[in-house]
Parts: sequence; structure tokens; C-alpha cells
Amino acid sequence: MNNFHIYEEVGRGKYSVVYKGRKKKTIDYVAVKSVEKTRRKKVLNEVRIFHNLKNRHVLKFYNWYETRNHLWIIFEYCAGGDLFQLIEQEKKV
Ligand SMILES: Nc1ncnc2c1ncn2[C@@H]1O[C@H](COP(=O)(O)OP(=O)(O)OP(=O)(O)O)[C@@H](O)[C@H]1O
Repeated sequence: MNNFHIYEEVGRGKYSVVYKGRKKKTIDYVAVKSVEKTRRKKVLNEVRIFHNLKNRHVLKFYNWYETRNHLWIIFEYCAGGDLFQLIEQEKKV
């Protein structure tokens, strides 16, 4: 996790907090999802599925890390909220 700057919180799940992040020394912005380690099994399952998904309709998975109390998932940043919100906006146009 030392490779990333962490900015503001952009959302929350039931067991997770999602932050905007940036890979150090780059202008690559990412979403950083922090999940408590008690959810380890579920998170690793999510990571495994995410890792195998390569589709232009699915956010890209980049990496995951483990620190003392948390698991961190790094994936494509979706400006403007989650995909659901963007789809809702498209419908209104
Ligand atoms: N890639 C992203 N880019 C920007 N914002 C995001 C991204 N992913 C998630 N968010 C924000 O974080 C919120 C929670 O994320 P997400 O839906 O992935 O959590 P969850 O799977 O419900 O969590 P949990 O597993 O804890 O129940 C989203 O509703 C959205 O606002």
C-alpha cells in the first residue's frame, strides 16, 4: 500500500470503505477498497473472480494488498460514482 496516495472517501459498502487513490509518481487514479480482515474469505473470492474478468463493461482489477488489519483492493476508478449511477444518468438523457 506504500505505492499509493489515498485521498477522500468516495463510497461505503457494508464492510468496506472505498477511497480515491493515485499511484505514486504517476497520474494514474484508482479506486482503493479497504475491507476488514474478518472478511478475508469473501474478499479473496471477489479478487479471484475480478482477476479473471476482462471485459470492457467491467471495471479493471489491478491488485490487492494485505496489511495488519485490512485487505486492500485496487481497481479502476469510476468518476461520478458507481456504474449503476452512471447508467441511471444515461437513461435520463
Ligand atoms: N471503482 C470505483 N470508483 C469510484 N467509486 C466507487 C468504485 N467502487 C465503489 N465505489 C463507491 O463505493 C461504494 C461501495 O462500493 P461497493 O459497491 O463495491 O461496495 P460493496 O460491494 O457493497 O461492499 P461490501 O462488500 O462491504 O458490502 C459504491 O456505491 C460507490 O459509491
